[in-house]
Amino acid sequence: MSTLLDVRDVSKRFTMGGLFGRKTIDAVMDANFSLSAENPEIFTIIGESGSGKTTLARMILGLEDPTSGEILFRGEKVDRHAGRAARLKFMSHVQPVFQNPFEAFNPLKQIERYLESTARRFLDTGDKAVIDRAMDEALQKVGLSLKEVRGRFPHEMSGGQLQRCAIARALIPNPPLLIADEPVSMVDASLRMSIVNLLKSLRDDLKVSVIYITHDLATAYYISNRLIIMQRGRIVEMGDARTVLDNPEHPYSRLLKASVLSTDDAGAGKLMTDAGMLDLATDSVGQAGRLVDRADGRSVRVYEGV
Ligand SMILES: Nc1ncnc2c1ncn2[C@@H]1O[C@H](COP(=O)(O)OP(=O)(O)OP(=O)(O)O)[C@@H](O)[C@H]1O
Repeated sequence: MSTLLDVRDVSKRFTMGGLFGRKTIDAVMDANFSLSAENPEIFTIIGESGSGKTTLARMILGLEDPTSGEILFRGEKVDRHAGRAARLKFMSHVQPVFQNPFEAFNPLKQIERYLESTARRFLDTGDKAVIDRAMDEALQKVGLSLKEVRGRFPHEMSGGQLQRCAIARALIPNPPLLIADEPVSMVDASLRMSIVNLLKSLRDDLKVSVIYITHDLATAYYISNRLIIMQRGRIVEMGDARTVLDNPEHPYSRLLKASVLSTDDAGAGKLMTDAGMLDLATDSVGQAGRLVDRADGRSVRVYEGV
């Protein structure tokens, strides 16, 4: 089995402030996981705000250097400081999809201009016919076409359509890996599932692997093959999505699941969290512990004396 992506003991520490009053934040601590090149999957990173999901994604994209550890893509180290040609080659293989499609596109620029400049850059051609074909092919993959998009400005499309255009842009170089950071959180709830289903079809039909970053357990459960749950920079549980989410073991994973507001709870006006679980989850913050493999294939962080 060959490896597409290998995240090895990766940590990221941010240091802020001057000589006095220096503050450090361990955004990611000892992250380890890998994706296979042969079996495309949706690999989900779940965690609440500030758990380190975006920092991890930025390191995988080579936008941020790990403080320690390394990230390999097809055996080669992801290097932010690699030369322009090497960066372009890497970016043709690993493409980001960002959270807010309205921010990703300049309101004064027609959408096709973005697609066009991406095609020009990655296909290294100025041939209009080749560029148009590449744009149309990418748009078709997300259920749109160049005919529909041509001449349109971002405000002339729905959030869902615009996110599709952003995904089409990312697909132009035919990357085997997409990093989608909360791709549905800014899209209307009614259109969200169509984007989630699109990610699923990219995996199933086009064999694209997706790192799906979210704090939404429902969509994670629906589309993920495997997932990791992050608490304050540490992976606390990792494994098959259904195994983990059907029966989470780490206190923080259990808390996350229990905190999802069900319509039953909403009626009674209370969340189903119990204080004991909250205490257990809080106690684990700041403790290193170690990830232990379980018989069902998951890994769970356990702590000394627990
Ligand atoms: N450039 C930076 N400088 C200093 N601290 C940072 C920087 N980027 C992130 N952090 C800190 O690192 C921690 C993890 O942030 P990160 O954005 O990775 O979390 P997240 O899980 O993606 O959160 P969200 O869901 O809110 O985007 C936070 O405490 C954040 O304040």
